[in-house]
Amino acid sequence: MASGARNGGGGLGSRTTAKMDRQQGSTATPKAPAGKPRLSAAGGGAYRRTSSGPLPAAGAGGGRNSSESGVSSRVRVAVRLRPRNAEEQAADADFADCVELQPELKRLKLRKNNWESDTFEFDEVLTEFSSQKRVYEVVAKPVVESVLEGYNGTVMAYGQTGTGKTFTLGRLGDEDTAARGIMVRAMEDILADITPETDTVSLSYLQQLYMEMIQDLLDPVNDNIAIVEDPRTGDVSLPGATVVEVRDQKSFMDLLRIGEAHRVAANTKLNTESSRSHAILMVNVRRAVKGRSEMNVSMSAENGHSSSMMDSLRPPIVRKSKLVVVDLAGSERIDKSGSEGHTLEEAKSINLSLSSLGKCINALAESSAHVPVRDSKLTRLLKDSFGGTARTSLVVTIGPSPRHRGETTSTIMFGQRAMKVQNMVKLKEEFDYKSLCRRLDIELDKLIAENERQRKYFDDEIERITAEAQYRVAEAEKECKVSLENEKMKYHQEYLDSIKILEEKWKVHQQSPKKQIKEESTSNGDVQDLLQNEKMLRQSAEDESNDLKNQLSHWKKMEATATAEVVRLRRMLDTEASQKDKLEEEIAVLKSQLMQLSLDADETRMSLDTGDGPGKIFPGLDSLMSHSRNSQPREQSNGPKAPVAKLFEQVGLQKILSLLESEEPDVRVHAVKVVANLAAE
Ligand SMILES: Nc1ncnc2c1ncn2[C@@H]1O[C@H](COP(=O)(O)OP(=O)(O)OP(=O)(O)O)[C@@H](O)[C@H]1O
Repeated sequence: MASGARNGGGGLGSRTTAKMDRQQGSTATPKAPAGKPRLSAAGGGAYRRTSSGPLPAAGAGGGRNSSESGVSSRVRVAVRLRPRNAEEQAADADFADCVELQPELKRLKLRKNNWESDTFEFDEVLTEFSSQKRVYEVVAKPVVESVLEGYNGTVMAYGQTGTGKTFTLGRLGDEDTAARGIMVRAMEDILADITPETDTVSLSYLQQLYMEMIQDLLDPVNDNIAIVEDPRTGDVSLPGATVVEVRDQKSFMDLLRIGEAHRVAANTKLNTESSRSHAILMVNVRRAVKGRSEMNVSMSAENGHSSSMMDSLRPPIVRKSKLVVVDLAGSERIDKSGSEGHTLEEAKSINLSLSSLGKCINALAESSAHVPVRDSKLTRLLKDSFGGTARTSLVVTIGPSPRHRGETTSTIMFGQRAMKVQNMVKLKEEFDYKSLCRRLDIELDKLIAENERQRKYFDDEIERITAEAQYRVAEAEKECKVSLENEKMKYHQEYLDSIKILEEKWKVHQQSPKKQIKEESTSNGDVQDLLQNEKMLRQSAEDESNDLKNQLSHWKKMEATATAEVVRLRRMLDTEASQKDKLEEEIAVLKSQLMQLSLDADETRMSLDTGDGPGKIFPGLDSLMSHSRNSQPREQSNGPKAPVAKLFEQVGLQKILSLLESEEPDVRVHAVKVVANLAAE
């Protein structure tokens, strides 16, 4: 609640909001969703839409609107008359109603007596025959449509107890859908209009109880919820209240039922049938703005970034709006309601918040400099609804009985004053950094997954290439080995063949002089040629032979080296074997010594048991012990025992024997050494 149009409609004080407050174009034409005709109340301008045309481009500075002001929108007030109830029909049978309605003129006549009456004009006059549907359409529907467009909205019922506030707002219409109240119908319209994939609707349901306590109707244990005011934006919130996301009408109806049950329970506890509390339903609507907003365009242009880069970093835009439906407690005077004791205190407390609401509305209606918003929690909660940025619709409910003329008059006057309050409705858009963050998180996850997938692919590829290379190297080695072997065989065979040829040639050569003498007579020239030929053959045979001899000597050298290595290794093996034999012999000797020692020890123990003393029974040990004593002359006879004796006592013979038989050669050698040392001691 704020000081109306004078302070720009931004509620109390100026608003330095980071939100994207948008001024409605004053010349804009009303916008209605395709296929959904928007309602405009007939005559008098009641509920005439003033806004929601295309939005002007955002000003510089990160999308903040340069204008903080909104469009002036007066609080709309309808009056609704309840039909006579059974009691009134009996008691007031002889009297006329205290009011006369002229709905077509939107006028109400309040009879002073049979001759005189005062006439009041309202934005809408709803007779006792008005249907719930009509009441919703003239009182709440324009506000709901406004909320769906991104403006805050308030629908409130004010009136004396029993005049039909809850009937108007909160009827569930379980038995008869025609009886559904404003809350149910508003939620039906909201859920029908939103896009479930991008938009969310959530609600809180509260009541303000005795002593200014705010109770959560969805979790009644939580009965002292604090009101928090954003110092920057002036926005009021109830962070302690349960907020439930609503996806369908059924879940909403269930929540309303729960809330109603808790409200009735609280009122019953206060020993009253009427509502002693103000019930407040808060519906938060969060809608994604589709298409490319001018805010983003200006942002990318200012920063000079390419549009593709900006696209991925561009935060989506959301419109956040709130519909507040308030079912006020009965406004009757304390003296008339007959309250006493505890109920009186409670009534005073409730009246305090109602009277402070009245004072605020008076101040706003009279454009007073001070609006006492902080006087009660109710007025703090409704700060935005009167003189703030919300589109507000008030229905004042009255009864026909002349016996309640006073209350009816004060209700009518309250409505008249409220009609003078001007709000400055403003559209609120925000960059949806949360959803950008979520989007970037998803993007990041995708990139990480892709990166991991690629890394795994590369690792697998490297592994595959390595295995393939290893296989190829092994194959090449194998092939090389085979071809080397073949070459060797071939050369060896060639060597053998050459030797053979040479031998044959040699034989031929040995026989050739006799042949030559025989043939000398036939041709001297042939002989010369043959000789020359023979010489060349011999030379080449000699060369080949030398070559093969070299090869042979090379192979022999290699064979000799290998043989020498084998001999050396054999020698080492022999040395190792002889050392092993020696050690085994030593072990055998030591084993037998140990056996002897253990026998001696047993005997000594037996003799000690029989009192013969170690010297008699176990001379071996005795000698060892005496040897031990001799080697350590400084040790006293009653000092520490000799190591051998200690060994028997501490380690035990079986353990030493098991160590000597260990499979580990090192353990065996150590055991032997230890025993040998001990034996030496
Ligand atoms: N327009 C109407 N048509 C028929 N019955 C009505 C109408 N308005 C109220 N009633 C009936 O009058 C009774 C009182 O109504 P309701 O409880 O809504 O009053 P209220 O103003 O909310 O009272 P309170 O302040 O005590 O909560 C109910 O039985 C309700 O059904």
